Amino acid sequence: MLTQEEKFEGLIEGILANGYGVCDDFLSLEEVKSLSTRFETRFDAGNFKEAGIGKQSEVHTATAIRGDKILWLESNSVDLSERILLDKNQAFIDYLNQTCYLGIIDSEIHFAKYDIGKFYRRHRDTFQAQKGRILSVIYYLNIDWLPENGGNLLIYTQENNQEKIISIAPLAGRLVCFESEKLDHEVCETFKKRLSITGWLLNC
Ligand SMILES: O=C(O)CCC(=O)C(=O)O
Ligand SMILES: [Fe+2]
Repeated sequence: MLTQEEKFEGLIEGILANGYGVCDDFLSLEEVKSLSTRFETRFDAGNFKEAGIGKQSEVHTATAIRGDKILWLESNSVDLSERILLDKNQAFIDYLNQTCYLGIIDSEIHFAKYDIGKFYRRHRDTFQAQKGRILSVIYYLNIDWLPENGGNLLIYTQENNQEKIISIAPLAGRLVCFESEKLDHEVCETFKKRLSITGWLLNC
């Protein structure tokens, strides 16, 4: 079992070498279960809305591009399970700032639910004036996820001037982190309800 610091180091090594890092068991099964319960409670309360694309000021939904429903987290949430996530995310930010001098001053984080048949087409997270996003972080909450459930994250990288596609399953406890400005990515159509928490680490 890796220490938290070793997990951070592994993620950073991946980012420096390839632009992205993957860490399994970043969240424990207990943490995943607690967050999923909280997620479903808030979803059932009708708090989620269709995700949009574009600037904050002119967000419009675009189901041909993305089909997830989202709920932004409050950074000062006092809910115990939300705090687990927020505090771990903050510990990663502190480590990144101390070791890589990234100057991250804030983050924005939302729950995301993809129902069966939903996807998010190829995109970049800094499209259309999304200022200050340095790193994208995605925490997955899908227990017993199978290859036939689809819903993989595809990351498009370059190797020897050729496009290379990395396919990552949204497994419970896994954290994926990548440079928001540099990497195109997409969420493949999912054949089972897919839960995740997506965040952006901001330098302004
Ligand atoms: O859930 C994922 O795997 C990626 C989500 C994503 O790309 C986004 O919300 O911008
Ligand atoms: Fe994205």
